[in-house]
Amino acid sequence: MKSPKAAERLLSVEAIRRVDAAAIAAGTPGLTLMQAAGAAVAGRARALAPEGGRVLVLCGPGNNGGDGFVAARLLAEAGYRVDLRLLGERAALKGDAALAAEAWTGPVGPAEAEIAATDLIIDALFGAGLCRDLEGMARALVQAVNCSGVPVLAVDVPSGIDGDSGAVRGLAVEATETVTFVTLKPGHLLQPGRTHCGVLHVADIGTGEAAFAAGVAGEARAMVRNAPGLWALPQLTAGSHKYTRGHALVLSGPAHRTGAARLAARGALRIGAGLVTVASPAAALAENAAHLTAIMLHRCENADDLDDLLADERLNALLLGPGLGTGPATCDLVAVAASVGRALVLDADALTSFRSEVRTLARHIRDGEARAVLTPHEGEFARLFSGTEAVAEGLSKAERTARAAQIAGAVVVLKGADTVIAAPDGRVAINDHGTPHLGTAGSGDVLGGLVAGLLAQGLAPFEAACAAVWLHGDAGLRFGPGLISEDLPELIPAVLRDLAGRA
Ligand SMILES: NC(=O)C1=CN([C@@H]2O[C@H](COP(=O)(O)OP(=O)(O)OC[C@H]3O[C@@H](n4cnc5c(N)ncnc54)[C@H](O)[C@@H]3O)[C@@H](O)[C@H]2O)[C@@H](O)CC1
Ligand SMILES: [K+]
Repeated sequence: MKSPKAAERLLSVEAIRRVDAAAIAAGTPGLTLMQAAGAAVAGRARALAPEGGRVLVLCGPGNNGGDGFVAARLLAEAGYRVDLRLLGERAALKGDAALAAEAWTGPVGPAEAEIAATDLIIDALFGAGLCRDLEGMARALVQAVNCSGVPVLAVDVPSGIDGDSGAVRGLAVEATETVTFVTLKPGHLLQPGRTHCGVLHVADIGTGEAAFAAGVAGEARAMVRNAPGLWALPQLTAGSHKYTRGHALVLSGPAHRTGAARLAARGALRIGAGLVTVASPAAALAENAAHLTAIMLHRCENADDLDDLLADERLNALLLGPGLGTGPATCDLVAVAASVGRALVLDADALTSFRSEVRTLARHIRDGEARAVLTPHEGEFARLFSGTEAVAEGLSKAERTARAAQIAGAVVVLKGADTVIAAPDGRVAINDHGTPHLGTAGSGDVLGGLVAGLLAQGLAPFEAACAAVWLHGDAGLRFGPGLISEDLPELIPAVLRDLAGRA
């Protein structure tokens, strides 16, 4: 894995505080950081509001409000008509925020005043210091902002969004754009935070590399934003041939439950596996054969048949789950698949069959030294990890996935609008490269096939999972409305071509 650039590394609210504190300790005054933060906000405001236009700046009682005072001053100096309102008493402002307020020479209006016609609202109410749900005046103000129909530029995070979890604390600003500082926080990418942020911008406020390192030190998880820089796709050489590109095996369900396996198999083939085999009970072979050409077929009735099939060591990546049905027979298939030390993707029924029995599944994975990737959606996740600390109340999605990966001893891909990929060693990637159009029957089956296809080509489980999620998201983004899962494998060549062009 390439080491992620600073902009791709996500830091918790606490870690960003350490960055700021380290920069200040190293000699950069807090007010200088605040000036840089306010200048970045003013810069974006000038891009959003017409020159000389009207800007309403809503300042809160802490340093987020301080950034707002700086932005207000810079915009006024640049000829904008600025209306500044403060939530709380001016006399109660402290530290850098008080200094920033002193430098503002214009009037300070009360927060409760009605929002009049304006070109842009700057939301500088609450940032990293949000510590409880919005109530009373703060809540009413956010409600008024959201009902105003005016574009909103949020400072650091939209007020009301928890920077670590992306959760809404009571009510939150729905921003058009958000300018944050140093690097993104998990709450910028996790839902519903991601949607509330609008377009994201990260501004360097001069904290420097040493302070960044101080922030990184002490983080329990190495969190990153999922992006092509995190993984490298398999490269062909002149000597590559189908046997060097891996052989993925997808287990199919019985007759009339075979479509999911075929979608997965097409995904595995399109992403570049040299060979793909679909194995199914005899009664389903004709159904599969009617729809598949380049993909090979094999009979597999039960765990013994699978064991025989896996004597062929060229089958190096296995996908089990879609359409298989839940119950002991599926558990037996998973036990055999996990016992042969291959790469393994478990999805859908393969996960639900281990409902509340994730420790048993983890033992299979550990004893068989399987390099496993589990791809649950929220429902499958809740069933599989029921009774464990991965489903404890109040955890962020990133934390739940990280804990699940440790429990399972496998990479866990917790799917959704903000898919989180976590490895047992503490690495976590959050994906925001996707579209709601991917929420369609069979979409997850294709994703499982993409993971299996990349594993077959030798990618490590975490990288294969991150790459598959991003490529799947990219395919969905380029198709948009009307997408059905059959389209996804067909879009992969264009996704790969464009990605190669970007490198
Ligand atoms: N030196 C630094 O640490 C820097 C901080 N910066 C800014 O400072 C912000 C963090 O500042 P603070 O730690 O002062 O925190 P905030 O300004 O986010 O908010 C803290 C204040 O809001 C109140 N508050 C919290 N939740 C509330 C709720 N639900 N209802 C009503 N009041 C509530 C708190 O009691 C406190 O007075 C960052 O988000 C960023 O915008 C930037 O200026 C860059 C430098
Ligand atoms: K804010």
